[in-house]
Amino acid sequence: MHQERDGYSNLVLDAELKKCEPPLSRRDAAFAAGIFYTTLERQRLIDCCLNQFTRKPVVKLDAPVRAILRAGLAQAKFLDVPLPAAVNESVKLAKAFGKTSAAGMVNAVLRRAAAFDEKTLSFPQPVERLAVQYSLSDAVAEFLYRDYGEEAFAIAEAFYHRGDTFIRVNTLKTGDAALTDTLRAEGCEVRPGPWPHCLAVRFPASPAATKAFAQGLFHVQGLASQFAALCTAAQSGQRVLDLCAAPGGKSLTMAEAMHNEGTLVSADAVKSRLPLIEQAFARCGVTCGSVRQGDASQFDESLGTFDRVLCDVPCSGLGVIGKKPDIRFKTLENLSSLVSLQQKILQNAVRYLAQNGRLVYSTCTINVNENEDQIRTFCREHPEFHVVAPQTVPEGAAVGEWGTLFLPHRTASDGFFTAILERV
Ligand SMILES: C[S@@+](CC[C@H](N)C(=O)[O-])C[C@H]1O[C@@H](n2cnc3c(N)ncnc32)[C@H](O)[C@@H]1O
Repeated sequence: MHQERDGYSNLVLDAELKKCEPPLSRRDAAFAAGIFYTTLERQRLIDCCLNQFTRKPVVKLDAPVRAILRAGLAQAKFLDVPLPAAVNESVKLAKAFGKTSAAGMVNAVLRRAAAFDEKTLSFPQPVERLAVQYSLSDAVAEFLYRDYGEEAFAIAEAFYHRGDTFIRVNTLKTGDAALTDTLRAEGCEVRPGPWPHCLAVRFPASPAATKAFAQGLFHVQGLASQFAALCTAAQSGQRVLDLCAAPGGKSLTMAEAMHNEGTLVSADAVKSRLPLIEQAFARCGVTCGSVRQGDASQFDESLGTFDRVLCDVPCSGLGVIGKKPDIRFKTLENLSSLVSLQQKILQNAVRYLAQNGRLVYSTCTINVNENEDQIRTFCREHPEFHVVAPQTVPEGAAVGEWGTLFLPHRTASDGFFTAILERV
């Protein structure tokens, strides 16, 4: 199975798994998902290895044969499946798809491609090596190499190392110790995270499958996202505005920090995403929050002023490639309009800020244009603002002149950027 159709990979995979008759066991479904994602995440390198031995480029082969070759090599090269097993299954699949005449080719190409050492490949430019070795689109590789040079290789490698799942304890309902016990009783491995109310958890299945999740005792939130929400230093009784709030993760963390007291307004431009926030609030018992549709780049006087304003803006997502494999293949052609929108949102956000308020800007990208450059532009136009250093910074995060940057190979988290702005 491989993604030959457009669409978000997780949705494509779910739809395909649902079609299986009889339904796959949990173990088989996990193995199928492993092949699917590995093929997707290593596609350029896989194709490059296969191309050394196919008569025409892999992209020009029949779709089923191409998918069988890619998935076969993914298993042999990256999933520890013994080569004979990967080859035999691939040959069987080719026959099952009516491609009997290609079975011999599949056999031969897979055996040779699996033995091929890609380190022997030479590339005219390092950025081309980066793109192929780490299966990134040319555009994504160019951005990473432009901003980080040789360090881009370590960043791209880190996207393959999925660390722990971090969760945020819902302090409106439970405490760190009690939730640790509850999750352990449900078969999870739990360790304390780097700061209070943060736990590192290994779940036996999906976190959402636990009773603790259904009871609203936690939400899943990466370290860098927790950090961004905590940078608002939202407190009980304050008025807090989350301008780009869906699906609501940072709103939840702020509502918990507010002890559910005060006013939290969680807005998002996309109507269909608002129920995600509403459901999160209902599940976690957040009553200080209200949800509304709103374009964060347009001023809405009726909202009034706020002590805290969070702009967790839409971005290129180059920091979360590890979690969202589709981002590897982005062309980034809409980047300049995204950058303009981000600046508009930031410039608009300041109009809601009370005199002594705090504005937080965050992205899940590591693209300098969407991060440091945006804050520099903002501060040039608003000299009454300065960047405030966060009180505590996790290991590996870099506090710079324009904000705090998480690079995945240094922080073992998503790539992320957060800037705290206050009036001088
Ligand atoms: C990075 S996500 C927010 C994640 C969220 N803060 C959380 O922690 O769960 C960015 C959000 O911005 C929303 N968005 C995009 N353009 C917007 C706009 N012009 N105004 C408000 N929200 C917008 C998207 O729908 C998306 O939900």
